[in-house]
Amino acid sequence: MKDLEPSIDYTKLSEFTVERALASIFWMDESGRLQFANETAQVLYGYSAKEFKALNITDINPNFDSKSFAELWERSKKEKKVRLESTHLRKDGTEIPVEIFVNHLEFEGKAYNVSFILDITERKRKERLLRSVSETTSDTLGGDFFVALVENISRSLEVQMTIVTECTDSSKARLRTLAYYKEGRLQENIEYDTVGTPCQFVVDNSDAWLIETDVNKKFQREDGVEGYFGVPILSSENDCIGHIGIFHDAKLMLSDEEIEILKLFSDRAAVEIERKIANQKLIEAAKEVESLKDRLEAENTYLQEEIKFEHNFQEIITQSAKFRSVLSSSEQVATTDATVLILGESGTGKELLARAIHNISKRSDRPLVKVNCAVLPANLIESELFGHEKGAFTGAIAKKIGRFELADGGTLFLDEIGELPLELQSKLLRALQEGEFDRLGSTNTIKVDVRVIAATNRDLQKEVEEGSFRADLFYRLNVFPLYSMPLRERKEDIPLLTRHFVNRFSAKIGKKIVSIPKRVINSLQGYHWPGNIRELENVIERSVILSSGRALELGDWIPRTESQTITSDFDTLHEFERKYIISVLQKTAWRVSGEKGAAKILGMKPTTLESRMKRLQIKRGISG
Ligand SMILES: Nc1ncnc2c1ncn2[C@@H]1O[C@H](COP(=O)(O)OP(=O)(O)OP(=O)(O)O)[C@@H](O)[C@H]1O
Repeated sequence: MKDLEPSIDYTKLSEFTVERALASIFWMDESGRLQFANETAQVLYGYSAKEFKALNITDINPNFDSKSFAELWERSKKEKKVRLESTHLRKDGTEIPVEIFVNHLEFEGKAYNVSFILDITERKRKERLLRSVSETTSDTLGGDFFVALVENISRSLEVQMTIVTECTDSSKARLRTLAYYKEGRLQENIEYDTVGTPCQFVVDNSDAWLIETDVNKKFQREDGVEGYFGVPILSSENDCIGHIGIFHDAKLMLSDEEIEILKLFSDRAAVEIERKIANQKLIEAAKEVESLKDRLEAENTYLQEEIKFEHNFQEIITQSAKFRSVLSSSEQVATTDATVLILGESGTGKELLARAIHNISKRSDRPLVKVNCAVLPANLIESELFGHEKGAFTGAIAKKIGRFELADGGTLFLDEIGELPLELQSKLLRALQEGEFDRLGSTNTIKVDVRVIAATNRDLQKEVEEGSFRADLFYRLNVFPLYSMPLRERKEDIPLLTRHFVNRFSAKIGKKIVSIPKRVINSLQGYHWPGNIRELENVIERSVILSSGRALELGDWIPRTESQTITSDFDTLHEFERKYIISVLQKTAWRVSGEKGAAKILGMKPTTLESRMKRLQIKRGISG
């Protein structure tokens, strides 16, 4: 070789090559004592040339003892060349994974083992990373996959923190961790805004980003972070749906191969996130089906109740100019979502009016749900209105959907609102104002879109003054008051209504009544009708039953004289109602229930009549 370039000092060149070779080079004798270590070794292990000379190979290779070194000596003597992988110790005690090529040589009559040692830290890390890819991706799914992912990346790259995230919405401004591993431990998941973090670039640009150093200088929020790597997670439509973020408190060096491996991880994470989203959608759909089923069942039972207990829905019959103007106001308000309060005495057709408003409103294809606040015992009204969860109170053996929820999209008719207990009035107010409420025994707020029509035969204004009705609820209900006039203020309707009821009842019981004599109409118009249209309806039903011919006969039921003391003034309403009930009870010899009972005449359930008698302090034998 010297012949090739005479000007070069080949002895020096060989020496230089040995000292600066890529590999660390050790010469050791049969006892394992280091005779020589090149400069590369001095840099890698941190010992000086002199310090090396005082060492035995077993000092830097803790896996070796004199016996195992003797075996290697023999083997290398025989085979001349041996390759092995091991872990060596630096002077500071840190470990270096190494690949060693051992050459057995004789020099100036003495035998040596010459080791060429390569630092394979990078290679080992990549191998670990690759192994973890296959382990993580082969047998974990869903949440376990994300956990295994962050744990494996952190361990194999020996980085401080790894997260895998998903975007909380399409704006991509906020990320939620699906798994979060920091300082050797899995952490609680968090949500954070991307602004001021390197993740923002990754998610916004759907691009990987490696920042080897100075992350904390570029991003003030990333205190203590030196190196960062982020890789986007892309959906099957190539939309960024999250990212994998690696944060390190020292310089972060990643080879191209490692970056490629991390991208593989992100592809797998995309599949998992999409699977998770699909699962959530399935669960939501199942819940929706469940709640629709509940609702249908509830609506069905409700409808059956309605069919059993409620009256027919007939047209409102009137020719009274005054009442027509009430109807035209009703038509105007029907098209809006405004709360309507219908005022008027019992039996004047308040419910009929409420139904008519609902029927011509844009909500008519959804149900009109009725709650009679006077019929239900106070302790049941709340659960009736708002529903309850299973076990909410003793006796709540199953979940119940409240009438408010049932009326979602439709109209809720709150009859006899004046009877609503004070403690429930505030809950009703919240439901009216916010459109939301909680089922009894649940903290989940339910939002509904319900139009409320309330009705009362009480003077609510007066009850507000007396403190038995909340003023705020009254003003909330009284947005659009309608006055359902008593029959005595529209006597011109009596002939029409009589004809209407005669037709209805004669068809029902199979009689042919073709005429209504003038004297019958006169006597009907001469009466003051304290029970209003319901009373007229009942009188006509009885008359149709009693009539033996083709003309309507009244029998002797209608009182000949009209009480002059009764007025429609709301201030005397209680008194008026009281007197009326007493007069009917006197007529039925104080019989409340049965065909001949007062309840039937008054068009009430016997229990309702009894509770009203109690409220009005009506006792047997009392006179009006
Ligand atoms: N204008 C009308 N035309 C035909 N029928 C009517 C009319 N007004 C009321 N009725 C009938 O009179 C009866 C009583 O009416 P409704 O129940 O609507 O009265 P209400 O004011 O709601 O009574 P309450 O206050 O006791 O609940 C019902 O059978 C109803 O169909």
